[in-house]
Amino acid sequence: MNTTFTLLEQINDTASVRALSKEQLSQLSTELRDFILQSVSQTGGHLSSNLGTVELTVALHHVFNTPDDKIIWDVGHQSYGHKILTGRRERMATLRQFGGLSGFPKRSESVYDAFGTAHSSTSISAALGMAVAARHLNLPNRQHIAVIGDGALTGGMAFEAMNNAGVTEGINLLVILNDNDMSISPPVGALNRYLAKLLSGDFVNTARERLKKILKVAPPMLEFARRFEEHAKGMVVPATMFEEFGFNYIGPIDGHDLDSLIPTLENLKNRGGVQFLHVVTRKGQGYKLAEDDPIMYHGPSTFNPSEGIVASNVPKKLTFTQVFGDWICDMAAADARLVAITPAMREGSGLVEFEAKYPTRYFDVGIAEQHAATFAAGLACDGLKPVLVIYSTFLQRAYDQVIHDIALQNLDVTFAIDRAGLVGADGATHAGAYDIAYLRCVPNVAIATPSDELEARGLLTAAYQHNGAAAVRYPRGSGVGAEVSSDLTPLPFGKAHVVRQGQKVAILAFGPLLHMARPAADEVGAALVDMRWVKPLDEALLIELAKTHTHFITIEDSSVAGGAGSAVSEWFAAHGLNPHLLHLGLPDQFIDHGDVATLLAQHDLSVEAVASKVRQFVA
Ligand SMILES: Cc1ncc(C[n+]2csc(CCOP(=O)(O)OP(=O)(O)O)c2C)c(N)n1
Ligand SMILES: CC(=O)[C@@H](O)[C@H](O)COP(=O)(O)O
Ligand SMILES: [Mg+2]
Repeated sequence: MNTTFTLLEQINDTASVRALSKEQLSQLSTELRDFILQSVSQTGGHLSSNLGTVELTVALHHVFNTPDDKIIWDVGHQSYGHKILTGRRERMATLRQFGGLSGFPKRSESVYDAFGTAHSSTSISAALGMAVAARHLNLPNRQHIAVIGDGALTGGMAFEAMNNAGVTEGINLLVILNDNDMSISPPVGALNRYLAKLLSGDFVNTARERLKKILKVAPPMLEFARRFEEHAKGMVVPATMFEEFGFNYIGPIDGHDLDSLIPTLENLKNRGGVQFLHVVTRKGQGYKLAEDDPIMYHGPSTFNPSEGIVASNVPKKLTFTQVFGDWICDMAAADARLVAITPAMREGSGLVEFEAKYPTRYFDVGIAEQHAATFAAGLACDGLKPVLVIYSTFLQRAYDQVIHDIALQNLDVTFAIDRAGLVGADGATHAGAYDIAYLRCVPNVAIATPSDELEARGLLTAAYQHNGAAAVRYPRGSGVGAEVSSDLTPLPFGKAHVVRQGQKVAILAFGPLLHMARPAADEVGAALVDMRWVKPLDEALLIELAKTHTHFITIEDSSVAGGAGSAVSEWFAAHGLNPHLLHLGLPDQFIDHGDVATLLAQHDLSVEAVASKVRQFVA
């Protein structure tokens, strides 16, 4: 691996990229790729997608007049090269760390980041909005480029945007499909099959055969035929689907070949209108290990590039995700009605083993959270027991489906909500801060918040056995390391667990922050309750506690506004009770990336800070 970056170090803005010769652009690409590998190996981050978009990034900044022209990176996990070329090279060592660069485009970070992203499939909508704004503001030369992956293109929003864009006139919109035939895991669905067909060459041949047949009966189409043949020779495939949507489809072209990319982009830049460029890349390009295993290198933590990722021999605590993964396999063995759904997050959600064991009961529906929820509803209508396995942040996408399709019809769907609470390096876009608030106001939805791994298993069983919608939310990574048994005994539905009796003061903990509150409870002699359920609350226990306790403190790893503490507060008010209340949890602000413990401490969620808050409260 190269460790000198002679040319890259001279690039401080994109005007310098635009000034480079063909040879220099090629050198720049090599240096950029090496820099990304070196840098990500030291910080962790999204590696394979960034290695795959090096040439595309260089070509875009060479051809387009950024930052005036707008590049919108879908998901944005492939934007490291863009960050490096736009004045942030020296800060790459801080990537995804507390106070450092974000792992995604962020408008407040750079004028080159035209739109903040991290959740998938938003780029075409945002770019279309900007393109229409440019028309409105009479900026006819401004270009708007959405770069979207084949995975992100499976998201419904991308199609909603194309549907709108295809009939919008007088705009400059270029959609670039970065097709690497991968999502995080292998891509799924009919769209993937269609793209593969476009690339296989069969499409050109089939289209040519079809055309010959048409020509036999329709001679006036000769002119079209001539054009088609020309296009076919130049690898310009008449891609019915994108053209039917009103785009001018160009491609597929090799996304690692600057000699193809640059003239094509220059040509498209001068054309205006609504253009669709299909670019083929390889995820992990240029780093053999990532090319061979793009899943492993999708988002690695730090590693040595010459060795690659090595499995650690040090026994680690089970993560909540692993506990879930084991539970779902065991529950599936016990109940043939169980089916599992993931919106494109097999690995992160702990479903690899489930898929291997129960392939016909496993559904990866693509990056399609809304569909995933309604699909679950449909399965439940016929007596199957779907478990929708989903990150808290991505369930936000399916809110109406949860309400209208699942809860309103009182359907039996279990939500296994992973990445609840702060997630760390991915930051504000991925924080699972709101699920309690947005779910607890929906009738018919039960919500459980395990405080440790063993409890997660018991609550998953309870939620699954509950005949209705029930969610279990658990955080990224591991908890206290509670030993997990293999049985499938449910914890009692809607019942809390008193960890410690106390006097006058009661701490009601929802989720893993229970353990953070324990020293404070010991210190002031407070009762400590592992509430386990946000909904239903253990009302019998609250009634008992209210008889002898005057001060209540709630603690949760989710938004205080509308959260579990609010539920307790509402319950007291509804019962004419008025104890002293203190709510601890996430504040009413977005919390950026960083190490979770540091971020929590910053918001008074550390053992010391909680103890201090409790002391002040009861004084
Ligand atoms: C709404 C939403 N769901 C899921 C994800 C998680 N996610 C991030 S990247 C990714 C795969 C994207 O595939 P693609 O767009 O093809 O990009 P590639 O990783 O291949 O570069 C997924 C599922 C997300 N960011 N947003
Ligand atoms: C970009 C994206 O959405 C995913 O790649 C995400 O970063 C994965 O997060 P986990 O590492 O928590 O699975
Ligand atoms: Mg892809």
